[in-house]
Amino acid sequence: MHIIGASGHAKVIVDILLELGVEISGIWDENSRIEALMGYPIKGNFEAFKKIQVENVIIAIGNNTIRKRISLELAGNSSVAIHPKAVISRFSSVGVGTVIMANATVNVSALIGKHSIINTNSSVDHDCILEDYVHISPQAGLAGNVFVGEGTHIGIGASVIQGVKIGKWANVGAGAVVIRDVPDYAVVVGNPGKVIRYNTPA
Ligand SMILES: CC(=O)SCCNC(=O)CCNC(=O)[C@H](O)C(C)(C)COP(=O)(O)OP(=O)(O)OC[C@H]1O[C@@H](n2cnc3c(N)ncnc32)[C@H](O)[C@@H]1OP(=O)(O)O
Repeated sequence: MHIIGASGHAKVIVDILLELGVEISGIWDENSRIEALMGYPIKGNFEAFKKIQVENVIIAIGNNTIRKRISLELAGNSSVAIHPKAVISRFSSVGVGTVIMANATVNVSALIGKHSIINTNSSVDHDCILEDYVHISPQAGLAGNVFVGEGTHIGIGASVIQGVKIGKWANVGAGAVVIRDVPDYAVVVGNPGKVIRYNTPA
């Protein structure tokens, strides 16, 4: 497996892959000052990566916008990485390129899009729909039937009650409690969650 990105997030993904017994074939990063990650030498930047033929790759970049951009430029097959201690319902679906960390739960009939991050100890309950490039941070909880639009980041420890629709490229702040729908690009914090500003569309 090849990994794009050599950040802390990439370390978590290397750890998952090693738990799964997957061989790490190469790690690639734009920052030429990073020489190695967890003992694996960095093989080059993204342009160098695009010149080689690879079967399987995971984009290990936490920033949702950058992860999307790189995924659209990739020719190889993007793989899924799911920690063996995550609980994933057989009646759910997980899109290509998505990573799911330890102790996360994805419950029945949940649909997770492509290139998303379901982080440590987070919970995505029944019938949730998550579009592509979403990040559900550690300890965040989505109740049943929540919709999360493309590129949205749900912050660490946030809670979203059942049936809420969160728009695209929004941010739900750490520890927020979301009880009403959230518009596209909104940044929501607090309990109850309130919009404090809007992100600029990319
Ligand atoms: C494994 C991992 O590490 S995964 C990564 C997990 N990381 C996260 O979950 C980070 C989530 N990010 C946040 O909570 C951020 O604070 C954001 C995105 C909500 C806002 O970030 P910014 O736009 O930079 O806001 P900024 O720091 O300027 O704060 C703006 C105001 O909102 C308040 N605020 C910011 N975040 C929060 C929050 N989570 N809850 C309550 N209030 C908040 C600030 O106190 C500030 O208030 P003030 O204007 O009265 O002083």
